[in-house]
Amino acid sequence: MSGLSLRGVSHGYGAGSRRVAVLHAITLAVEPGEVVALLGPSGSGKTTVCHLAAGFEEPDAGTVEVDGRSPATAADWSLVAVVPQQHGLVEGLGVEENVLLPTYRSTTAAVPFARLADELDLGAFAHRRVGETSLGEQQRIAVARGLVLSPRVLVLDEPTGHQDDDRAELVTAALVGAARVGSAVLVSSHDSRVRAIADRVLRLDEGRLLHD
Ligand SMILES: Nc1ncnc2c1ncn2[C@@H]1O[C@H](COP(=O)(O)OP(=O)(O)OP(=O)(O)O)[C@@H](O)[C@H]1O
Repeated sequence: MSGLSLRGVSHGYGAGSRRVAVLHAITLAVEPGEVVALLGPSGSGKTTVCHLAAGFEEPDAGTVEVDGRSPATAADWSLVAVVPQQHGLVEGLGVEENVLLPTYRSTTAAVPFARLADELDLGAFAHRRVGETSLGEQQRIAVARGLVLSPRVLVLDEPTGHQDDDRAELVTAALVGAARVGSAVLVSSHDSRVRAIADRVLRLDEGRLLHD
């Protein structure tokens, strides 16, 4: 199927007999064109879901697919792009270089940097190195990098955590815009501003999806 699909996914951390299960048989799908918010208390497993969807880790059980392929083997940010909670930027490189990193190994057409800078209010610091920007600015740089290849699946982990209301609105508008051009968007968040723009809300509690 198109978009993101997790079927019967269980996962844990730790080796051997010390392994602790943190996700229990999660099944969810995010279709192209929709924004799905993943809510849940701290420690409920949201980041773990994001990492599995991104292909950073393989599940202990079950399957994870992006457009019918394993994200772990695809390693292609036009297929699945990620905005990690810790941003994962290269501090010594410039803002534009960071945003364009996924394009260097891709033949997919890139969204022009100037457009992303405008949409996410990066202009005032676009000439600096990332190490010379604030946390909120870095978060928006990471969102721009996630959007640059118009990915089939976009996974974001708490992407408004460091934003004021006006900038959070820019970020949420960018997510809606990505969905409008066909991305399947999964966004982990505690933020009511994200919940407000989501087409659907999923709730995670102690590694299990709650059903309304
Ligand atoms: N690398 C790891 N090794 C061991 N345990 C981990 C590891 N990463 C996460 N955990 C544990 O797995 C559980 C789920 O963590 P996860 O980061 O997915 O939760 P979360 O819902 O994203 O939390 P938060 O909202 O605080 O970011 C937590 O109990 C956490 O302590």
